[in-house]
Amino acid sequence: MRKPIIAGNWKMNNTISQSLKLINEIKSYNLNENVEVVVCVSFTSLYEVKKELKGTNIKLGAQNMHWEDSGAYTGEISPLMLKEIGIDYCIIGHSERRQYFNETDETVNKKIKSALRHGIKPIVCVGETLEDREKAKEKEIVKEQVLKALEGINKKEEIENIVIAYEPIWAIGTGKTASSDDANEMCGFIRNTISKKYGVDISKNIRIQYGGSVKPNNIKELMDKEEIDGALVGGASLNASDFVKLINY
Ligand SMILES: O=C[C@H](O)COP(=O)(O)O
Repeated sequence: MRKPIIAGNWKMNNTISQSLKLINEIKSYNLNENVEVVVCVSFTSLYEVKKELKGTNIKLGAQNMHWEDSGAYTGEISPLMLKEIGIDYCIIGHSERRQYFNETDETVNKKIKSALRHGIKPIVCVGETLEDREKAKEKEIVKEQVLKALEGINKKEEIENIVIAYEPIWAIGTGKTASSDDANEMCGFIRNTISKKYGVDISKNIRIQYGGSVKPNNIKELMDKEEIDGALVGGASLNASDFVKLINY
């Protein structure tokens, strides 16, 4: 039985004081205990938000990390730095990082391996562009991203700590959501790809989220789908009442 996971990706929003305000608002609600809740906040807010999460079941995530433990990588954040703060998750390979910061399948793979080595659970983002979909290439693209992301990762206990987020790029921040059937079909296709590589048992345990304009009015339809185990949420995670509606869908 896969526990649903709803993760808020705050992206480059919220100063420390704004982050504290938002997390305290979220904490003031009763949250569905059957859902794993994660907030992926900016690097500068991680430490303070972690303190606020003490005594709650809400997990903390970063939005990116470097793969090396330390070194001459000016401006980068290492897994050791994140681990010491006590993060549980790290988003890896978000399309905005692939698009604006030259993230490649190769660096995504290095980051996932590094995260797993440090006991950080990666939320690995994959998804096609509108052009890919118009050319009916979405499955080919997503399959390649998934297989390259997982290259060289073979331990069952490691693979099962990975969460995959299917985020069609054309649905991010646009108000356009993939239909729940299309999202379900792609999540099923990803599970099938994992099944072919690692076997049915592992594929049944790995959690696959959908992301892209998830809102209170479409969450239930998405979560009711068999292959969709949660959501990676941008915009709607910046408003406590909306985010809680997603958790309590
Ligand atoms: O990481 C989250 C996704 O990019 C979705 O963002 P959105 O919910 O604002 O479309």
